[in-house]
Amino acid sequence: MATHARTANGGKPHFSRKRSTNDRLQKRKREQDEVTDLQARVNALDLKPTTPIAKFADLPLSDPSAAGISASHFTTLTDIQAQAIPLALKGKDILGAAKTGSGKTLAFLIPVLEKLYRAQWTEYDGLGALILSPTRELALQIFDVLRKIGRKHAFSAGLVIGGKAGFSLKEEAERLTRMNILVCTPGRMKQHLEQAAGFNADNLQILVLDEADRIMDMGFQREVDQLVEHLPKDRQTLMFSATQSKKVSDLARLSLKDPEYVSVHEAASHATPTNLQQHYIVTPLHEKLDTLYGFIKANLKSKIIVFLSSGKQVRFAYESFRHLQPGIPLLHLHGRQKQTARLEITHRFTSAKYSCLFATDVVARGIDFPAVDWVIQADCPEDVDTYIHRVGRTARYESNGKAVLFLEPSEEDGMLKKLEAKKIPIARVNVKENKKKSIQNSLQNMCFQNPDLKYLGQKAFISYVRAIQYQNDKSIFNLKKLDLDAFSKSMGLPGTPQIKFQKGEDVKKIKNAPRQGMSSGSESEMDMNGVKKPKDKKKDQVRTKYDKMFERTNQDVLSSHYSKMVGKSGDDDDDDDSEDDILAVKRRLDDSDLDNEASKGPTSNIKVVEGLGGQDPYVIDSKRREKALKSKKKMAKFKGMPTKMVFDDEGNAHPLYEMSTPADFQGAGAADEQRQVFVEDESKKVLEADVDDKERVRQRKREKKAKRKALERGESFVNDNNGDEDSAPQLVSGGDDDGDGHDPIAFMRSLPVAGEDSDAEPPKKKAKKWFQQDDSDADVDEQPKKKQKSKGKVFKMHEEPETLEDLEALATGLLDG
Ligand SMILES: Nc1ncnc2c1ncn2[C@@H]1O[C@H](COP(=O)(O)OP(=O)(O)OP(=O)(O)O)[C@@H](O)[C@H]1O
Repeated sequence: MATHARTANGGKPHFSRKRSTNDRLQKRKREQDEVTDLQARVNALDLKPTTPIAKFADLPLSDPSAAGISASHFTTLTDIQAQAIPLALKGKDILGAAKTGSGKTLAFLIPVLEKLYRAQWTEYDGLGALILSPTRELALQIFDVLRKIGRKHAFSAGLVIGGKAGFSLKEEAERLTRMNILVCTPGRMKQHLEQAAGFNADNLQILVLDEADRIMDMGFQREVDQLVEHLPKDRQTLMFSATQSKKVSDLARLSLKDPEYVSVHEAASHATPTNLQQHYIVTPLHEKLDTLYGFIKANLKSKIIVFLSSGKQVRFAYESFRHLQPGIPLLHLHGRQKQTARLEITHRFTSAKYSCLFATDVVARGIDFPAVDWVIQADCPEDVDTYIHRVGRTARYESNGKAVLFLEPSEEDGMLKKLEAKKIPIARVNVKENKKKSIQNSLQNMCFQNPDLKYLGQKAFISYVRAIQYQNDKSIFNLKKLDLDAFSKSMGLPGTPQIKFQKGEDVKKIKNAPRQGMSSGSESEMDMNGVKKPKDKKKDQVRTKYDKMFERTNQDVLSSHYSKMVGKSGDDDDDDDSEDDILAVKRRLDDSDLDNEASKGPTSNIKVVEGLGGQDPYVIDSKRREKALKSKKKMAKFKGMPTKMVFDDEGNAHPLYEMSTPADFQGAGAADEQRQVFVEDESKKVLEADVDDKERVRQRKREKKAKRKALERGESFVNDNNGDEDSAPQLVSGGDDDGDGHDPIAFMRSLPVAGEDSDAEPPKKKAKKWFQQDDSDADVDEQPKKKQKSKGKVFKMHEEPETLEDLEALATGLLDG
């Protein structure tokens, strides 16, 4: 697990100087006096001043904090800082709500540092402050701000965000015991408090929840509740968000004492920053990608974030647009990427001048990317809060920004009403006709040539449909109103993926399920990473051949997508959408069912046909395999080699040649005599069979001759004299099915049989060529004339092909002629 634990002083060692005891006592006294004085100034703070405090220098702050803030070039307080910091310094619990980009981070970090400073916190006091963030990226960002403004303090601080590489839980825990301030995601922190002996939070002074509404929602409920159990009740608690609620249940869960509600929204006329221009475009679902591509092409010299509803949508848009090379660096970010990749991408987008980042809501909250020009919501957000957080990635602090929301016609009315109710000023714009660009054909080509992309598209389609189906707000989202076939086509998919919805599921439960369990792979879950997955029962079981078969993948970049299409991968890179519980592509259902059902034994729905002839059993796990049962050819391999049997008088089957016992053999006489008898018997049988064969051949010849004559006379000929239907053709003149004078089946049967005419008239001399051009002397042949046309030339077939060479010659003649 990648874990980062650093100290707020930049990891510099503290050099202990030799001082006299007197010096030390004097220093301690001085510090004590400073703290007493600081506390007095804090106590004297007027919480309802006539003019709010404007500058950091006017706040009762410790020297190290003041120095760190000044060195970070912060001088003037923002509204939320001016209102929240004095209250927090006085030890109040706070519920803080302020617009995105309004400086909430400092509003809680400064009180954290001051609280510990005034408590004269040392490394021996253990964990004094815990700051929770819903995402790793946000935790990292908070940690960086803490390092900046806390640089003059001597506290140790750590970042606990889990990840895949790096320290084990144990190594991490050892380091954490020495930390005074921790910034972390809830899941990983809970794990430490539960599993790491020696690490405790009994002395915790202050708890902070950034994006508190998100941390307190169903997705993190369990982790937060369990974590809070490990924390002392007499602590200070600060909760901040741009979309804060006063939910009493949340306050009770966190044991907040008479919290102060600090909201700068209530005074504002809008819930979003005033320097943000907000627009929406109505674009049918099947034109969404075209509109998006057109938009990106028209804004190449910009920094853009495109929000999509799932990791698969992000991957598909990113991969397909990358192939189209719009002319701007493309990046993508979602919760299923490895920690290092996520941080690298975040860093690249932060430092980019022009770039387009496709992202899920993993970066919707709190992330402070500098100088973002546009926020595009290509998929409608699930609610207005998400809208507010997404658009908040631009127009931060005092900078300007623009946001565009794509609305499907069916979503327009519902969403606009909701936005209006929350005081969001948004205006409609239309895409210029000349800017419209269809990429459907290109996508179709790409999906055709690249199956990985096609599978990704199918998964993206499914995750989109699923997202719409399980949206809570039915006044906005209505699956029935969407033209899914057109949407699938617009993605370049060869057909519309079929989706099965399971009835009777508790939609709300399903929707939140992935977030609740750390294992289920939701976007949010990935954000608070590092929590151990519940033990996978299947891993403890013996893996069957079929398990292994479905685990096999190729090594392509996107092979994981394919494996997800056909079965469960079960690995960490599983889908954030976790749609398995709810719906599945039909193909997938079959295969993954096999995976599950195979282990269930006799009650399983999977049918197994025991192999014959020692072959492996044939498992009927899909319609295709069931159909194959009807094919003799496909089943032939399960039958093994045939053995000829003979039946005795009692009707018992015996092999054709049976080994007699030594006693029987000896009793039958001398070996030479026995062989002699055997040879004579067999020769007699051969002679008898020969007479029969000859008679049959003669009979056939007679019939053939009669047939030929009948044909010459133009009569129909029906063989009715020996009942051996296979031995002679049944030709009925005029009964042609293929339009060239011959019933195809009869024609095939009339091919000469080798040796058949051995004692009949010698065959006519074969023509040297199978075909000749129409203008040469026509061969007279009693066979019905067959005309073959090829490339404008007419050929006459003199005789029917007998051998492979003949057939080849026929083919060559046709092609070359
Ligand atoms: N007092 C200040 N003076 C100047 N810049 C500030 C001040 N406070 C914060 N900022 C800057 O404003 C930007 C936004 O701050 P911050 O990330 O804390 O916003 P936020 O309210 O937490 O936003 P969000 O709701 O999106 O999380 C940051 O770049 C930060 O450096």
